[in-house]
Amino acid sequence: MVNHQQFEAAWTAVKKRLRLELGDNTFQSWIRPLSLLELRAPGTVVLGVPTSFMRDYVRSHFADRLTALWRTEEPEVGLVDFMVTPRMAATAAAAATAVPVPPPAAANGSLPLAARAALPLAGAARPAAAYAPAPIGATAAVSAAVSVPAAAIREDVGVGAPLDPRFTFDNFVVGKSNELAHAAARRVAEGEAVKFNPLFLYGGVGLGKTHLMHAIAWALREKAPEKKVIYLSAEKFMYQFIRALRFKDTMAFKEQFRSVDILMIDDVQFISGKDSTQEEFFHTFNALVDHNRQVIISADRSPTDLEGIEERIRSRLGWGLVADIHPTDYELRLGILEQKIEGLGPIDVPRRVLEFLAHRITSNVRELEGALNRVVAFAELVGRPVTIDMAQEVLQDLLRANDRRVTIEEIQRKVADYYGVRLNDLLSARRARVVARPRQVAMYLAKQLTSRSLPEIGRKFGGRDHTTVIHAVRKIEELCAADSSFHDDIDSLRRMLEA
Ligand SMILES: Nc1ncnc2c1ncn2[C@@H]1O[C@H](COP(=O)(O)OP(=O)(O)OP(=O)(O)O)[C@@H](O)[C@H]1O
Repeated sequence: MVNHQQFEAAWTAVKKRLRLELGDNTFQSWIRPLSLLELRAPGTVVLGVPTSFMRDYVRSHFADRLTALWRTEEPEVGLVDFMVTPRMAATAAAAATAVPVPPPAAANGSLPLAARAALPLAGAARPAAAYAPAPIGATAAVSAAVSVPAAAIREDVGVGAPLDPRFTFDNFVVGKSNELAHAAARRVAEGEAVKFNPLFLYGGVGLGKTHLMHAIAWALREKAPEKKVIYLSAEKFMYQFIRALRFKDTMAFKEQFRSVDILMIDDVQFISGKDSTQEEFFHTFNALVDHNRQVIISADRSPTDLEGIEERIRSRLGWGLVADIHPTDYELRLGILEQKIEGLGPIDVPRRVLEFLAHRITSNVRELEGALNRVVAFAELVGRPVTIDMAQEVLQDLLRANDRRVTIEEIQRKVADYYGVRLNDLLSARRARVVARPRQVAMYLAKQLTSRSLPEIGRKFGGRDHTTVIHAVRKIEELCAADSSFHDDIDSLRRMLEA
């Protein structure tokens, strides 16, 4: 077990590495406000974050890297978790009030966190002073009427979430996989008549959905500053709705959303299963569309594949333009690396290293960008030139993870081989136990080893329903728990697939 001093020293080392990898702006905005809280058994480091928005952002963007770096320092660390700490929120809030924020058009680098937290999206033409956390519409009444700690109010101030100044159209590289989504986003950003409503952008993790939404917002601020634009995550929408319910202030909540010209909700899959939030979301959505206001939604899957969201909502979400962002191809990855390298200072990264990265880091753009940052940070830190060998050494974990991506088709083939059944039978409607059990195993492994959704997996198994996949997953879990030799079979299949 590490002692307190070691623990603090490890945290300092982790931060130092991250500062080099992420650059000063990103570090100041997202990592510096974190505080070390505790090492909880078994091996979980708990970090304090000032706001829940920040917790969500840091968790989705930096948690993997934080965990990996912690592990390098303290091998017993298996997980990094985050906890919102009100004391820090109060500090962040105080800072937010104090820091004047420059007009967004002038923002080239990242804004300090406190300033960003204070940046409401609506009304770009306001004077600078108005960028202090001024509540939109009736939110002021909410704040005055209820007695909650200042920090809690502050976090809610401004319905929208802050925008990342790096996420503009200028910084977005267009390729085959994202050209439709990009063209649609550009069209919406013209701010003229609403052509398709909603615009539904979907695609896998880290492929640029948030980037495009922020780019629309930045562009609109310049072209149509009179328009009221709100961007926020579905989680934040949910949080605000629940808060309004708790404080019996749903009228104000409705008002602030229904008076916008353009509403963007990111990662809408997160409202799945939350019935009352879904209902409110649906009403807000309908009210805006009926009044010809533009709604833009993003999700990690298509409207029809949104599990846990009511059918009427799913179908309504698909009424406008549904634009998917496909996984990147080699050319696009190379183009993105070339564009990102421009912002990384004077360090020389030979083209063949960029080509190597574009070939090998295929999972998503966020990882690709992270890989480039790591290589450059390492080169700067140890004063070595950037070479393919060095990139291989620095990115061992990432390269291994990218090599290990398993497809559903591979799983089906391997499972069919293992149990000696024909692939066609595995995908057929046959219910005989000799085929049905291997089919369930393959569905289970598909759920475990790929990022495919349940409906997608169902479709790959002869067009079955997602409930069949859920049933298969549960069945295999039960069998694994009850029968150790069955468990060993599944384990060896998993190892073969991951090898
Ligand atoms: N075409 C692109 N050109 C330049 N940068 C890109 C492109 N696509 C993605 N990125 C970058 O990749 C990173 C991840 O993108 P983003 O956060 O928009 O992904 P996302 O699809 O919203 O992911 P998530 O599902 O996790 O929310 C960002 O830094 C973004 O700038």
